[in-house]
Amino acid sequence: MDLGLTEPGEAAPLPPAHDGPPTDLPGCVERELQALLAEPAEPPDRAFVTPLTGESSRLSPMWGTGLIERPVDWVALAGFMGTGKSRVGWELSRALALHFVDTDKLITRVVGKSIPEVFEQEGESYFRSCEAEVVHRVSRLDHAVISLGGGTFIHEANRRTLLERGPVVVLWATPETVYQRTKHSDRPLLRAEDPLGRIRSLMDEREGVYREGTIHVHSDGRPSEEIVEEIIERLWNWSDAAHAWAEAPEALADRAAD
Ligand SMILES: Nc1ncnc2c1ncn2[C@@H]1O[C@H](COP(=O)(O)OP(=O)(O)OP(=O)(O)O)[C@@H](O)[C@H]1O
Ligand SMILES: O=C(O)C1=C[C@@H](O)[C@@H](O)[C@H](O)C1
Ligand SMILES: [Mg+2]
Repeated sequence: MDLGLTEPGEAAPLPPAHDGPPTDLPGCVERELQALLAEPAEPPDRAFVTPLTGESSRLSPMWGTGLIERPVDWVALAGFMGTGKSRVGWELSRALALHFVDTDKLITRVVGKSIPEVFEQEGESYFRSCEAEVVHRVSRLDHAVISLGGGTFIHEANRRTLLERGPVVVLWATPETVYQRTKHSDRPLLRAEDPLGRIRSLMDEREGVYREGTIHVHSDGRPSEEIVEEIIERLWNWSDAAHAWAEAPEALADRAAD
């Protein structure tokens, strides 16, 4: 019978990756983030990934040239559950040749448990503290698309940190679309007798806060590649406006000196 005992001189078996929530949360976030970035980027939902068409006016000049000209080198995606942050974020990161970090995925690696397990075994407030730590770290990352969890942007400190770092694109969908996209998956906050009703009330509660995002894009009834192309187009407009704004005092000073 194998009692799992080791012979003298033999290496002791490794402890399980996680014996409970990590005691050094920032250290663990840093380690898992570095490991994640070093791995080949994995689509969150393999079955649905489709190539971009490259028809967007701002995308086409660089399409197929091997040269990437980006509107931004950091962007976060926020919005309600099921609006497509993970899927669209991953596709956007491929289109812009940026790293991809999904904060929910990073948390599952840090805690060593699935999101439903974290909610059940550690509680929602523990999950939210992991989220805050992850936001703190990923907002200091360069060259990345960050897909947030559905509740990440709702918390004021996270929102402030993210909006100070760069543009936050909010994805929107109707409650019916969200229900169709989430009904076969386990989202702890949508475990209810009437999930559609729960989606409606939670969306109502959160809507005003999501409006604080930088750019807003609808995802109902649209293929993800079209959404990605709209996001890139809108990011170009946003970055052109931000540059014009930054140069405005200089231009005014030049004009005053003439
Ligand atoms: N534009 C789309 N058209 C059709 N299906 C989509 C679209 N965007 C996402 N989906 C699908 O809907 C499901 C939920 O999408 P996804 O996981 O990206 O949402 P999310 O916003 O990240 O949700 P959460 O906040 O719970 O993490 C996935 O199966 C995904 O493939
Ligand atoms: O909207 C939310 O609060 C959540 C969304 C998911 O992405 C997960 O972060 C978790 O299920 C909580
Ligand atoms: Mg997601």
